[in-house]
Amino acid sequence: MWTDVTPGWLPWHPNPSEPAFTAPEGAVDAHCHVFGPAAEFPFAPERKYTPVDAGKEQLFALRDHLGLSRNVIVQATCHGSDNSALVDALRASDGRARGVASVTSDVTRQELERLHAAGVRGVRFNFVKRLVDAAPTDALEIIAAKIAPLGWHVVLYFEAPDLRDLRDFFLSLPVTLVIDHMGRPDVSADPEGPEFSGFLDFVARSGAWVKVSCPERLTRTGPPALDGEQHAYTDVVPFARKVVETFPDRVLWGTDWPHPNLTDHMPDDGLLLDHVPQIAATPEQRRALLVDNPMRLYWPEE
Ligand SMILES: O=C(O)/C=C(\C=C(/O)C(=O)O)C(=O)O
Repeated sequence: MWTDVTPGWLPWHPNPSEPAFTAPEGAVDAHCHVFGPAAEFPFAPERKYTPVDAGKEQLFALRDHLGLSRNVIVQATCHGSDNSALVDALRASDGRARGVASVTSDVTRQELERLHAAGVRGVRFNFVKRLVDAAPTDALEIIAAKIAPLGWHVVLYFEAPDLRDLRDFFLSLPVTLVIDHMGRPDVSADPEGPEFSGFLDFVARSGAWVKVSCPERLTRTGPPALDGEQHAYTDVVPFARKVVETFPDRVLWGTDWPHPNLTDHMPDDGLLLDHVPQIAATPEQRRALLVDNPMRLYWPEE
């Protein structure tokens, strides 16, 4: 439904490059989405943006193109708490996808069990103000209490300046925490400075997992340019590398396909995968990041 798409919205890259980096066998794209198609899975009335369609077929084709094996599909705010498109993709994945849903505090045990049977293993709490109107913390506490018996975790999406006010609430949640995109640090700051050190301290205290994803959202130096053997996003590298080296067994990586709300450039997903060796310098770090960690969190039974 192109006529409804948010003005300025960039469609996902139609022809991602062949990655130069070969991911280890069994690698997982641990942060991606499906959008619609709107004709089958309408977007939520309360959404703050309208994306282009980006369905399961395209997601799975990208998975195969990048040489990955599995996906963790995260409910995006454009679908609100209607997880129908997510569940449809999980059911079509032949067990190769797990999900992170969005639910409201009145969600029933029966609905949670239906989502679990489809492959959902967590819920997302989004605090990014341009995406959602903040949910009251008591509602989120109710959701966390409801999902804990299922062994689910909570994926947190917040902006770095908000961590100070959210930290104690996060520490009070009775579930495992997973942080999207390193908590969106200001990469123009010093990676050894107080802001990012405070984030790392929170990760240590909470035992949270961290997605070292979305350099294209965080970079201040703009779109990648081939620079010899090194792709750009170099201003993000010190931050991501610090997280990988500090918490090697609790980091995850994902493409964030189809890359919602990017307006100045659309990343080439092949180059995003090529970014991984910049942030995970050893084969052991890359295997943990791409295979062992996501398998332990999302497919512990295997
Ligand atoms: O896809 C992401 O993880 C980032 C964004 C969007 C969402 O997470 C969403 O709409 O649920 C963003 O920063 O706009």
